[in-house]
Amino acid sequence: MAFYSRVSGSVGVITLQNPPVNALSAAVRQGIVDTMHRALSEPEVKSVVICGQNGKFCGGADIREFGANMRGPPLVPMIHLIEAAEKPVVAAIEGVALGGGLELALGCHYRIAHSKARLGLPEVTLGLLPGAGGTQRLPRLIGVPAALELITTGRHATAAEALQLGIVDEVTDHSAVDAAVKFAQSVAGKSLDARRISTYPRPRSPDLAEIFEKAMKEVRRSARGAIAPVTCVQAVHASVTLPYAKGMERERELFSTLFTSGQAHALQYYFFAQRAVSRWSTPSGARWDTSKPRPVHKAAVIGLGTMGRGISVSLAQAGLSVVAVETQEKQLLEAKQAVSGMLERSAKRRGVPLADDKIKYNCSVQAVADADLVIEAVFEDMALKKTIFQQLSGICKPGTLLCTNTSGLDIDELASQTQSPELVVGMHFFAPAHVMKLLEVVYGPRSSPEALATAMEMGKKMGKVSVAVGNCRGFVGNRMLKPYLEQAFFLLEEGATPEQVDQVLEEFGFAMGVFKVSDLSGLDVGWKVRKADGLVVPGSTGKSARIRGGSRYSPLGDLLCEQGRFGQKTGRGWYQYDKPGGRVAKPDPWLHGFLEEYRARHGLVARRIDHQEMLERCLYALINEGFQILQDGIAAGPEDIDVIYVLGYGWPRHRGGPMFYAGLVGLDKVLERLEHYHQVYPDVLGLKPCSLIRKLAASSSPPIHRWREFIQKPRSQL
Ligand SMILES: CCCCCCCC(=O)CC(=O)SCCNC(=O)CCNC(=O)[C@H](O)C(C)(C)COP(=O)(O)OP(=O)(O)OC[C@H]1O[C@@H](n2cnc3c(N)ncnc32)[C@H](O)[C@@H]1OP(=O)(O)O
Ligand SMILES: NC(=O)C1=CN([C@@H]2O[C@H](COP(=O)(O)OP(=O)(O)OC[C@H]3O[C@@H](n4cnc5c(N)ncnc54)[C@H](O)[C@@H]3O)[C@@H](O)[C@H]2O)C=CC1
Repeated sequence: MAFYSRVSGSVGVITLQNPPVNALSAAVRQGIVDTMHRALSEPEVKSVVICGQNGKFCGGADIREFGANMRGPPLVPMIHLIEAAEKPVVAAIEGVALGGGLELALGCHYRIAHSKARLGLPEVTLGLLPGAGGTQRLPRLIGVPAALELITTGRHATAAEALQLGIVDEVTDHSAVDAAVKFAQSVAGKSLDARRISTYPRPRSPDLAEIFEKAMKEVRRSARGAIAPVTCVQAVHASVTLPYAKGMERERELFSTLFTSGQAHALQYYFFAQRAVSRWSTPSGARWDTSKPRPVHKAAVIGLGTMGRGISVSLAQAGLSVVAVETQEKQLLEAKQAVSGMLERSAKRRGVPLADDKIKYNCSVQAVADADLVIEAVFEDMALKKTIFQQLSGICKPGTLLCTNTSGLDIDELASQTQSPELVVGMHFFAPAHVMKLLEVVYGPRSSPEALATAMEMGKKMGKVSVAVGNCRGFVGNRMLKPYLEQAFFLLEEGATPEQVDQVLEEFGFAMGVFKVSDLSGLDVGWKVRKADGLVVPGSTGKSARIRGGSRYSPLGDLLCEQGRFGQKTGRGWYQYDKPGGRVAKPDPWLHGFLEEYRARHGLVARRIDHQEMLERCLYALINEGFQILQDGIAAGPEDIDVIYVLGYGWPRHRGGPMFYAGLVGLDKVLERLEHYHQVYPDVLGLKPCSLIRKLAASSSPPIHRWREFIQKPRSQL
């Protein structure tokens, strides 16, 4: 809806009303058209202000309408109606002017923004382009380079930047609506000839060809296969080669191609998925809206290695007092320096005050006694973690939440070391912890809803996307990684090289292939876990070397570790690097020879494995585990898994996440391929299709939002 009022006798004020962000739904568009006609027809009205209810101008087109038949007046003619008006129209921008919201403002003759407002054309992040004139008006208003940058990244600009770029005419610290009304009165009756952006000449400059070439190169490099950024460049290009009306036709054409693409569907699904995960629920019925988080003012971190340092930074930046504990004096000093540096760089980058004084360092675990929440981040060693949880249980004040950053150990086993197991949850951060947006919050069978709610809330305070997951080996992310990695190893045994497997995965859109990631995070990490699980049998030969518990096993990773090849940190892993700590991966002839020798030793005959097989085996094994996780009730829905994979594991966002991707490929097709590979490799358990995918495929593959109906309620977890 849009609400019409008259202010000071001569200013017609149109207020968009569609909470929470005044998105341009059919009703809002209709409301704008109706109220514009009214304002134009009232002789007393000399100028018009358009604003949004509740301090938000407009969050853009209503994304929820995209899947349905579009009704109501279209956006483009609506904006033309505003621009063509003979009375000045002023946009009063408070909160946000995004996407169609900014395009609406660009159709107005003047724009006044509040100093805290954010403006942008984020359509590219939804797999689209600004399809209501944004690609034609913005370059005419602010020039090609700035327009290209905003449109291809989708980033939000501050009001100050928008003023500097010339997107807005005035910025105010007070009410933008009041300022706009005043402004509208001052421009009433003035000529609007120079205010209609669509009539501005095409942007011209001798270096335009070069600018577009550079922009195209840059988007192709960073898009990882996403089509929208490339199409955005093409649409902006039309603004310099075509007159406005023709440019609009081109924009429409390009928009239509994107609108129906799988990538746009994936990105829009992901937009809502990332918001849906905050409305968590558990199999026993605990829910986000009935569980109250506890207040947390003081937090503590135990163990200041790679993870503890980043976690301390995140907590301090969220405004908490932090006690950081490391028992080794030397480690403590090193950590202190490293954390100060991280805080300094981060404060500079984000333009926020330095939070250094928030952290107090200590050598003794006793220092955490009055913390409201403790996060343990010591080595991944169950015995050590158990001892620490026993200590914490004795030291901490009653009611303190005890959390662990374990990558996959049993939360319940840790909880059982304490007097209050209901206060124990996992807070699984991702490295680097102060940068990565994902937090898996792991509830054990005895964690209380309140403890879970508190950890979820803490994640949000730290700027993370928190996803609640159940307790099992590896939780969601690392559990799914196991069969994926396993397939990658098997492919090497059968004839592939790390470069080939990585290339296939990178072409799919992963930021890095599986072997490059393994080199980056350190091969020794998985090796230690496998050793603790009794899977590593040094010197084993013959058939038994490649079988564990009746299932196929590849010792390749273990063999590399035995040679001291831990990846980047040692300068050698699946690739070679120019020095320990080097970052540029180069193929390693030694590794190729080692693989040949390994195959010969085990009687494996190398074959040429095609692209499709490599991709299917890696991805479908991972997806199959995802279905098993849903079936086990470890993740509440496919959205949770998809958000974890996009934010934590570099899954390309424009493919929605592994579960969405499975739906896009077709569940029957994924099932058929899993069946095929399982037939070929009956000793690989990860390829045996799980019953949930069978059930869904047998029920005509329902859309992803209906999958939950097919999941049997597992036993109570909380
Ligand atoms: C043939 C058709 C031709 C059409 C041509 C049109 C071409 C276009 O130009 C197309 C567009 O405009 S596409 C839309 C562009 N706008 C955006 O991407 C902004 C999306 N929203 C945001 O960034 C944040 O919500 C925002 C920054 C606004 C607010 O952030 P917050 O953190 O305060 O709040 P959230 O939790 O993100 O959001 C609150 C609730 O609002 C829902 N929502 C947000 N933006 C929406 C939007 N544009 N449409 C529909 N729903 C939207 C959001 O989902 C959330 O609701 P729940 O999911 O229920 O929690
Ligand atoms: N490194 C990674 O990428 C990720 C690691 N994790 C998990 O986070 C935890 C920590 O891992 P990292 O930071 O990589 O290990 P790290 O080896 O870098 O650091 C562990 C730190 O704990 C300290 N420490 C050991 N015993 C202690 C005690 N009793 N009291 C106080 N400090 C003690 C050590 O001196 C060391 O500084 C592990 O459980 C790991 O599985 C989770 C996500 C990602």
